[in-house]
Amino acid sequence: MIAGAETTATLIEWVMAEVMQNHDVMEKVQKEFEEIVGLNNMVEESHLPKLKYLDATIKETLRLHPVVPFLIPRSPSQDCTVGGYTVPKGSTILLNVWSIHQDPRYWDNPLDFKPERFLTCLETKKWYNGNNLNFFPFGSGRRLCPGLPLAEKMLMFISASLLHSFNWSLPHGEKHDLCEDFGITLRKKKPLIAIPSQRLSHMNLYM
Ligand code: HEM
Repeated sequence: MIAGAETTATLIEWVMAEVMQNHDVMEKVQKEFEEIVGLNNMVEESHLPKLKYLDATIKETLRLHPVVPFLIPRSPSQDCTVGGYTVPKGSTILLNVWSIHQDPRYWDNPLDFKPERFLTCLETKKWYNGNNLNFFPFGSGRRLCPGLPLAEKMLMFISASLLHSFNWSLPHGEKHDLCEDFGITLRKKKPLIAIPSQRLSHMNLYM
């Protein structure tokens, strides 16, 4: 359950929180929906490959909030040396993806939420294959997340449906709070409460 459901639900909560906090991103995401889907339509699977800015927004969310922040623990079967450090056989190794994703040696202004940084690379599939060791939210090597193809589809479909169908606001008097709670998964410390309002042109599209 943690592998498939909690990771996806947690990431969608982060996408919503980041997009609601960053008004410029919300505007760009919504403009893309207007062009590709239209306010007279619901999102369909055929729209997903065309939603490039939303795809970049999801990647940027996975960069800042990788929901499995330390991957699955590794343990070498024999003594080895990595980057000049001796790693004894049998030791437990946690890879801190969260920290690598915010490392200024690999990312410009790493704490800024900027989906544009993922728009420049045309080979979008390359980002998730685990060989790009400054961005690997689905892990790497033989333990790479086997749910990746399903997760990619679900993340796009669910976030697109939520963001295209509704405008979202915080409850009156609430402020954005993006504090993180570290565990096996990286959750929002304070769950997001967001209020939807109609965005599509006709009520009957929601039936
Ligand atoms: C936002 C969505 C998801 C993210 C970010 C994610 C991320 C990850 C990561 C980082 C790992 C560890 C990889 C490693 O240590 O190299 C993993 C493992 C795993 N994931 Fe996912 N995952 C997601 C969704 C899913 C879904 C939808 C499924 C199944 C339907 C799934 C099934 C699994 C399983 C079974 C493992 C364990 C694989 C093993 O032990 O070798 N995940 N996932």
